[in-house]
Amino acid sequence: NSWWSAVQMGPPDAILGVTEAFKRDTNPKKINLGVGAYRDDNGKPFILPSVQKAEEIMAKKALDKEYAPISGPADFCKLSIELALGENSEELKAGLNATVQGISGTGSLRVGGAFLSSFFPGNKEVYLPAPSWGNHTPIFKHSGLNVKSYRYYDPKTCGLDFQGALDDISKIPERSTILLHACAHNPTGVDPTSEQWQEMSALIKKKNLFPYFDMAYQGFASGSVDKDAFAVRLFVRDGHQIALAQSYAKNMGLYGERAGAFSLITSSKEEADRTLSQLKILIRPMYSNPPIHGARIVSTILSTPELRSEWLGDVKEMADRIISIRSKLRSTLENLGSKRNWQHITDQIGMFCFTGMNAEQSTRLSNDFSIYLTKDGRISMAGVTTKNVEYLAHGINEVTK
Ligand SMILES: Cc1[nH+]cc(COP(=O)(O)O)c(/C=N/[C@@H](CC(=O)O)C(=O)O)c1O
Repeated sequence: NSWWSAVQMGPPDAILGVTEAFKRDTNPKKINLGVGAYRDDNGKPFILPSVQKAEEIMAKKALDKEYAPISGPADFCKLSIELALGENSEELKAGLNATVQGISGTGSLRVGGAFLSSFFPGNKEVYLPAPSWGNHTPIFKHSGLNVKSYRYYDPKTCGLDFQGALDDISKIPERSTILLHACAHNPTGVDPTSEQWQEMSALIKKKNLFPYFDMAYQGFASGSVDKDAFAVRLFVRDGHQIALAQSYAKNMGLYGERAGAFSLITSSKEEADRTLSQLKILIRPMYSNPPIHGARIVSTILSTPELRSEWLGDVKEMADRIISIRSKLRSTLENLGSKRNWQHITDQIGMFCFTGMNAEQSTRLSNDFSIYLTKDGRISMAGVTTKNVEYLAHGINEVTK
């Protein structure tokens, strides 16, 4: 018999599997609110004009196809950590960062997980917010780390359970890793206020926890790359030696190009060099070196002043469309006479809205209305347009009556 006769059929991915179901549906009114990928008001994927221009510039150069360094192109790494920490960061001037290109956000998180598994001197457990992005748990478990959680979302208010978060964080064993979504929390869209971030920074310092930031939406949440980096910059300013995973999938629309970065902020240039050397030793047998095209687009945009400012406009345009369709969905539900409080639709920020609908209601939306979303009631606001918002509100109103 075959080598593989014992291999079981696995379940479809909770997020990417929604798109598969959507594609099979023949209803012309179908809506895909599953995967967190931006769509314009016509429901079409959006190639940012700044990205288009960068590729035109690149096409004119006789760029080779040589291997990138194991840690990725040096300019890409430098530009990425500068985008996160700001150009005038003291830590960057002192060379305290060890930065590598990762295979988008997922690959960056995974390289970081592998590094922690091998080198973290403390408790090899990562504490995730409850709930967190579905892929966080397998990323860290496959890295060889234990995964636990701290209270974060309050289903009663569809907002932050801040007291619960503080209580749980104060109980996390010292020298553990705490995973923080820098902005646009996935799946809830609920972010701490700047005051709450300051309280969390002080508590995490006091408890001697290691902050690991996942910043997959810088610029995409508020429309400002500086505003969205507030928590990351606050923690570094407060003296935390953070880990940081970045992604350009959403804020540059480079989903399939797989451009991201992983950084450690260390205590000295010499320590940055040592940790970078070990990151490269981990990467070499994993995938050897990262894909160059997306990284070149990022470097071209971030290092060409007029392209950089055009990009800042493009990312703000995406953020603004999401923000305005949030208020349109909320007002349409209210005008339909829905009895529910939908304030959280506009209070929440970023790609996703945690509607508060349960699995049964989410399933009914798919089965009865061909509206596809994950079973936890998360909807990707990018899938909502001025053309389908009425139909969506009708469906939500019907299943939540
Ligand atoms: C918080 C977070 N972190 C990292 C990623 C990784 O993205 P990458 O494409 O590897 O750079 C995603 C993607 N989230 C959306 C897509 C996905 O699930 O892969 C989503 O939640 O729909 C996140 O939402």
